Amino acid sequence: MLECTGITKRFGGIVALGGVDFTVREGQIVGLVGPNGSGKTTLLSCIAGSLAVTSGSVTFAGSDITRSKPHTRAHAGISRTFQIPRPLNSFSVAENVAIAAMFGSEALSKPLAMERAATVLDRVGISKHQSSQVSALTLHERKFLEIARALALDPKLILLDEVLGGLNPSEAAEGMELISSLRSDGISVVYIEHNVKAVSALADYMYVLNRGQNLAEGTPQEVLSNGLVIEAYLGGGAHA
Ligand SMILES: Nc1ncnc2c1ncn2[C@@H]1O[C@H](COP(=O)(O)OP(=O)(O)OP(=O)(O)O)[C@@H](O)[C@H]1O
Repeated sequence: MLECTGITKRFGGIVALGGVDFTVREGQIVGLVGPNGSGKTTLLSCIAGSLAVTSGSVTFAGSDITRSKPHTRAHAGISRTFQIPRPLNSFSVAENVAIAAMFGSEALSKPLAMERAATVLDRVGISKHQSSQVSALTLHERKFLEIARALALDPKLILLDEVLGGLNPSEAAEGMELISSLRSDGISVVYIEHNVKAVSALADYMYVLNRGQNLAEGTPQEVLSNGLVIEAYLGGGAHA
């Protein structure tokens, strides 16, 4: 479904990504982990199109999208969340989701977009807040609103950037169940998360980045038992 080959991204003298390869197959949850600053969000942005790659290629559903604008990629079926949710505070929760639906591939009219919003908010479990202002939401609800906005685009591939960060264990468990249900609905998922345990519990396949390079990939079991990963990501004391 998605194939990134030799992705390099430089910011001036900083090489955030130095030739990264990354593949997602249809219906997979792919975990993307790595230490702070290893390039995870940069890779997500190169896939979503909000950052242009310095070199390398991105292919989605058989088409080369390396130079496509973010909205073209969204229309093709790629949607994303942001690590720090930035909802539109002057609109209600439902309107925030409806606006995403109006700008998605189907370009829904406002009444249809509001219907889509109601369905999606129900799906993520925050429908009781549809008429609320965003400022009334807790962190947990804001994170789920972020997922709802991405789902409103009816994506084939959803890119989740630390959507469970800062949640308590029961909220995170609810989030994991939601992410797992996306796969059951045939949506492919790229899931960035600091909590390796959470990723490995959900992912079909995992990639580990370190300093902008591929460090390891494989099933969660393979990755978690990889000595390089233990050393670089979990720290040398992880054996103990
Ligand atoms: N817009 C930018 N301008 C300059 N440097 C940047 C920019 N965005 C990212 N970087 C640098 O690129 C590298 C990779 O950053 P990135 O945010 O992709 O890492 P990350 O793995 O997502 O980190 P974290 O887990 O902390 O979110 C870092 O050295 C970061 O400082």
